[in-house]
Amino acid sequence: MTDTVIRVNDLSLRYRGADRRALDEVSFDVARGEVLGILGPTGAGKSTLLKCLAGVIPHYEHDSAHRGTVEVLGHSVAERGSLAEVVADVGLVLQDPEVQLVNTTVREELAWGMENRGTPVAEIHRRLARSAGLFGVERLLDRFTHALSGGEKQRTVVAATYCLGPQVMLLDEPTSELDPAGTESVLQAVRVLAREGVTVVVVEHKVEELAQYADRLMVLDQGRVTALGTPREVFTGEHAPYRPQVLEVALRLRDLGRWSPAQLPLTVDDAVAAGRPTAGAASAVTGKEE
Ligand SMILES: Nc1ncnc2c1ncn2[C@@H]1O[C@H](COP(=O)(O)OP(=O)(O)OP(=O)(O)O)[C@@H](O)[C@H]1O
Repeated sequence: MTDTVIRVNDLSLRYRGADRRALDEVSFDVARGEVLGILGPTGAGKSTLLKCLAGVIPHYEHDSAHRGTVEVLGHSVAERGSLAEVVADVGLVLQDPEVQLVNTTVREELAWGMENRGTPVAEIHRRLARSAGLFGVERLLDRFTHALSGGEKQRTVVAATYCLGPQVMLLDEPTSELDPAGTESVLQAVRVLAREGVTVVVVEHKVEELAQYADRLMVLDQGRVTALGTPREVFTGEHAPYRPQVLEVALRLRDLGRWSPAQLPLTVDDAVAAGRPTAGAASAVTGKEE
């Protein structure tokens, strides 16, 4: 049995009336239990790609012409009978949590999908407690969803999606409203899911944080894949399209002889430590000429 859970082959898509393709000959695979991070500037096609993986396109949004194939768990997404068939295995968390919150309290929100599927009550309690703990919403369970902060709403939607036991989780900027600690805890939870065999595709703008938690990164630009590989490959390749700020600092330190690429993965602490011992580090960090 293949361990490839997502297989996208030569996928191109143009929205009706658009002057260019939102996705342009996109091909990649994702293995079971892998975390694939998707990066790219605004309008690059990241959300469109998640909608294709989740079956929203073409089952719900019909306003586009596309070619190529998207297979999830061995099934062509487009050829599935309905969106419901796709979402039995795939959980999609949209960019805007407001769209997905439909219940009065957080507890109801987490239980709702499971109740609709006829999950036994004991199992509902078990999954609800696990998911609430994993995504840090236990203390919010009896709060009204309309009164939550943006970050609390995001955690609630991710937790509710996980309650449904998806084999694939698609997360569209799940930490956009979260502070650094909240971002880290959600991405840590994503790693826990991956260890359990859940396949995760996560769109993020927080490049450095994502690099620490994703197995591979894919960079989209104007609908095309411009890089695909481990974070190290994507950040340090000869034509690396993405250079996190901290890496830029490190490369300046390398030029000054104070850091070696063997030290990757690199954290802010590494970069600071690499620059600490000798004079000139401060100017390297600030980018000012010595
Ligand atoms: N329903 C739609 N109809 C027409 N054009 C669309 C539609 N949805 C997206 N687009 C266009 O397709 C392109 C890709 O959009 P998409 O939302 O996938 O980008 P993105 O990388 O997710 O951007 P962001 O980071 O801003 O969320 C953009 O040019 C966008 O304007």
